[in-house]
Amino acid sequence: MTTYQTLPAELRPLLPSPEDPARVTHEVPETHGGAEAREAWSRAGPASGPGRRTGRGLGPVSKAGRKGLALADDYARRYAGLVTMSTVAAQASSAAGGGLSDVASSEASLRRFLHGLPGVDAVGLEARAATLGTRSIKTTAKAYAIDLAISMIDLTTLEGADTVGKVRALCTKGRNPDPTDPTTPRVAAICVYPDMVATAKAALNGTGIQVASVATAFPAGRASLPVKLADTADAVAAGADEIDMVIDRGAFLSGHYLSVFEEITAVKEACKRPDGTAAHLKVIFETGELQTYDNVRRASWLAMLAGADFIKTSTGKVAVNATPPVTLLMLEAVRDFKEQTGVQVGVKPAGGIKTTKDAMKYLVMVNETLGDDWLSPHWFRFGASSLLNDLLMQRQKLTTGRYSGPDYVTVD
Ligand SMILES: O=C[C@H](O)COP(=O)(O)O
Repeated sequence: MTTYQTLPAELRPLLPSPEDPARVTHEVPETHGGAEAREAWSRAGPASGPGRRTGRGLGPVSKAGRKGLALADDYARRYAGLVTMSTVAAQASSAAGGGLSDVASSEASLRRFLHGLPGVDAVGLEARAATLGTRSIKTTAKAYAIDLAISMIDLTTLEGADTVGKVRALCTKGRNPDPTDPTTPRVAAICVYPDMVATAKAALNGTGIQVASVATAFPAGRASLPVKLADTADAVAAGADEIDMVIDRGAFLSGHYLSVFEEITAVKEACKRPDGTAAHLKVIFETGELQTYDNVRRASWLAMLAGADFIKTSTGKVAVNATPPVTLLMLEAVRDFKEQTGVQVGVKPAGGIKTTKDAMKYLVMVNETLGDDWLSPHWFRFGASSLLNDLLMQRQKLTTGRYSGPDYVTVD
């Protein structure tokens, strides 16, 4: 396994430093389900590749799920041949003229690398995502998964009508999601526009909850680079712990990959603080605008090579936001990138994730594709404005045996 010490010098900036205090956020408290629930999750064992689905682990597999598993096993075997990057990425980088550290040395070599990645088998990808979505999670595993999901939320408000009062109320909710039950975990982060960062930072002081801010002319990203960098620096100066940038989809779709690469590295630079630490960088692809799965795979590798700490699907502002197949593809990309470089990158599906059922599907995908290494708010987040409410209602149902009335959760 590649370590920081053995990683080529050019790639070291990509590796999250173990001492980085921003990496150390809060863990999921073992209050809801406790060790037994954690054990139920870990029985699934580490993911060992796209073909591994034994029906053990997260809970009983439904009848429909068992039928789907047989079909998906077949797809998965075919798909595994396409997505195992250990050799393929090496071939793509060698075709591009060198190791991974050289692929961005010119527009031509970056293009050769990205177009050398294997094409995505859309049928296989969608079948596998659908099959994983049939898993049924019960009892203690469900209680644990609900708390895990709450702890992974970037609780978001990104409206033109946002006010200081609304952001403060959201922060109060994020730090104490269920005032009737102090065992409820906190969310991972509050996500706001740059002008609300100072408000959120003050409201979250001492909680360990991160302040994430969208920047780079979110959501369209249609501004000059100096404006995007100023937007980023402004949010960082106001105290943002995390920056969610958008890529220039126009440049990407025109094949100007080096320009997108250089914009990401410039924004990463703008995330640095005077004391030498840096805000963590999430790179949003707006996958609903990228047109093909192949483009999502290329954008994933491009962003990771440029230094993304997280790759994120969507802004939540276009017609198609996070979907299970796209997220699965990105999970596979971070898995393969780690295999190639030793560098672990996080994943954040965002937009349109509203129900506990949805969240469970995503967690099953993470568990099956990446295993325990990514099952924490350090490495997986949900970008969502209303998911928390449904998780809280399901949590109370598990605790008390009945659903609470509509007054139980706040309307955000
Ligand atoms: O990044 C987060 C999204 O903007 C939230 O989208 P949502 O309101 O559909 O949950």
